[in-house]
Amino acid sequence: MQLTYTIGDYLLDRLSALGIDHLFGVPGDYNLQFLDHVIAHDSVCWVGCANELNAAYAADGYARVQGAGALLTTYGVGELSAINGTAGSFAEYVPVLHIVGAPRTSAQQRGELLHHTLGDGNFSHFYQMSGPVSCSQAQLTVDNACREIDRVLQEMIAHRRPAYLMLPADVANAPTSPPGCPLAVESSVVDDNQLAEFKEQAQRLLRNSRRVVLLADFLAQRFGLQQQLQAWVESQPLPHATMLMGKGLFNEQHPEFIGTYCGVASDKHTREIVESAETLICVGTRFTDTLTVGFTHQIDPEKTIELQPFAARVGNRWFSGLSMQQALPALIDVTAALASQWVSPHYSSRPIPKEKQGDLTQKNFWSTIQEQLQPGDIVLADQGTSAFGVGALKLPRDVTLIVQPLWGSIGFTLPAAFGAQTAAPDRRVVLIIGDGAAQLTIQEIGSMMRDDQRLVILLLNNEGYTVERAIHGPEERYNDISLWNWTQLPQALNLDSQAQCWRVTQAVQLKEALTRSEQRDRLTLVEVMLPKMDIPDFLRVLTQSIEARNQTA
Ligand SMILES: Cc1ncc(C[n+]2csc(CCOP(=O)(O)OP(=O)(O)O)c2C)c(N)n1
Ligand SMILES: O=C(O)C(=O)Cc1c[nH]c2ccccc12
Ligand SMILES: [Mg+2]
Repeated sequence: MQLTYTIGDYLLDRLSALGIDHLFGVPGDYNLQFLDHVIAHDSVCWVGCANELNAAYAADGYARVQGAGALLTTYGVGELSAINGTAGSFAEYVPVLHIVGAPRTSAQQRGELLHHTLGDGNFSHFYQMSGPVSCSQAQLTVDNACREIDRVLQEMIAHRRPAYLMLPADVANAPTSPPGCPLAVESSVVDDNQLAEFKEQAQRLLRNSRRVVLLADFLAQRFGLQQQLQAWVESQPLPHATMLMGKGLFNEQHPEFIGTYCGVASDKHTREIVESAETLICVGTRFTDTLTVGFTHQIDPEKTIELQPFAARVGNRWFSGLSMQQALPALIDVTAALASQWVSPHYSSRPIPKEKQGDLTQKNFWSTIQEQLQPGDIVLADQGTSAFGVGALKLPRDVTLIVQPLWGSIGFTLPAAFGAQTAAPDRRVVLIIGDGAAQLTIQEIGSMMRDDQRLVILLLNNEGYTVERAIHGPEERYNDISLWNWTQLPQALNLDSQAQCWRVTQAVQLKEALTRSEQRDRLTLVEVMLPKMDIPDFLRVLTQSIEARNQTA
């Protein structure tokens, strides 16, 4: 079927040029005609999901691997289900375009009483609801569509945050011409005076420092500085750490990688080296409650140089016009002449030590994971004991870790793993998720099998919401869940399921299952039986810290 070139095609061509070759979502009558153009498109591939929340999570997981992502939902009922996912993308700086198929322009203008509306003839309610979780929005019309699509995409990429397009059915289908030139995603203009002043101040602070430490986190990765940072720590002796949200940013096998900093829950050497630095260089860090286990970090602003996406700071002085991309090369330049006087702590982060085998516990679970992870794996850890345990790992080279510790929506990682595997079909994806969390988004295992994906899913069965038990009401019924027959699920979720499923109670069985899964000949689900009350050390420190704060504040 040869279709005329439409505004819908224009949008798809722009997405594809940004590296977005997959569109996640669920059809509805307000986006069906646009979907014909998606199906016909040369490079953008449709990826149907079981529901819109999962589609938003999948697009987020895809974007964390690919750089940007997109999802398509229908008006009202579809888009509102996706908002939790979009909010997570917004909080954690993941650029995902949300396209909403909307009623025809003429029907909106007449205020018709259409399905999926509140029945009041007002078509801006849901656009407004998406406002706080988008960095850019547009209601497309036949006249404004091409330039508004360009503006919204430019802002999404510049801010690394979600954007929203309301695409009425008739607008999607209106004829137009292909883009005349590539989308300009230019960086902002450099303020030479600020840059010079920043360099001078940074030099003054660094000149007298012998112990200089680099702490980089997720925003450095999101804003594309990963390779530059890695090259920097290769070129001079600079002890460096990440925090949980940006873990995976550095090559953790490097001798000067000192670990994952998380306030009082850090390894004691990591904490000591970071907190006693004479100058601490923070790149793309945000000191959130979870990452600092209740704000227990002790970092003196006077001694820090901080780079944020659109501002930099030396001591108490902010340079609000300097972007991270501008400030980092300047800082590297300043340090080149000074690095010879720096002293190294001669400390490398350590892998989780071997534990005794036998019945599975949080301890031997994580030490088995430590042993079995392979370079290049993509690992996802859901907000539960999974996310609280994963920070202690020393990652092999080129491992990508996906966690969502700021937004923290349980169930996120299962569809996100589907999205990540879609973006990187050749990498092994290892998903670590709790039984409680999995009950929210499990349907997407069906989509994984439909698309012949061969992930490894480690489903931690500890009979309910163990994180919540650790915080409050350990034996209360609200922390229990319906106990599912997990290993039977894959065959219910896809008719010709080829999945292999194991229930393991012994550390050695987990190890065998993981070794077997390296063949990647089918999807693997391992139900990992863990004690109901067992928690990683990080979570123990966190709950103690919350209790201490509750007593004082
Ligand atoms: C959408 C959402 N609802 C509720 C919570 C609160 N919550 C945080 S952790 C958790 C328990 C998760 O249980 P599970 O996935 O089984 O992990 P476990 O701690 O047992 O390993 C809950 C309910 C949340 N973070 N997100
Ligand atoms: O209980 C929740 O909803 C959680 O997500 C657990 C959690 C994550 N980070 C925290 C920081 C303080 C208290 C609870 C949590
Ligand atoms: Mg659980």
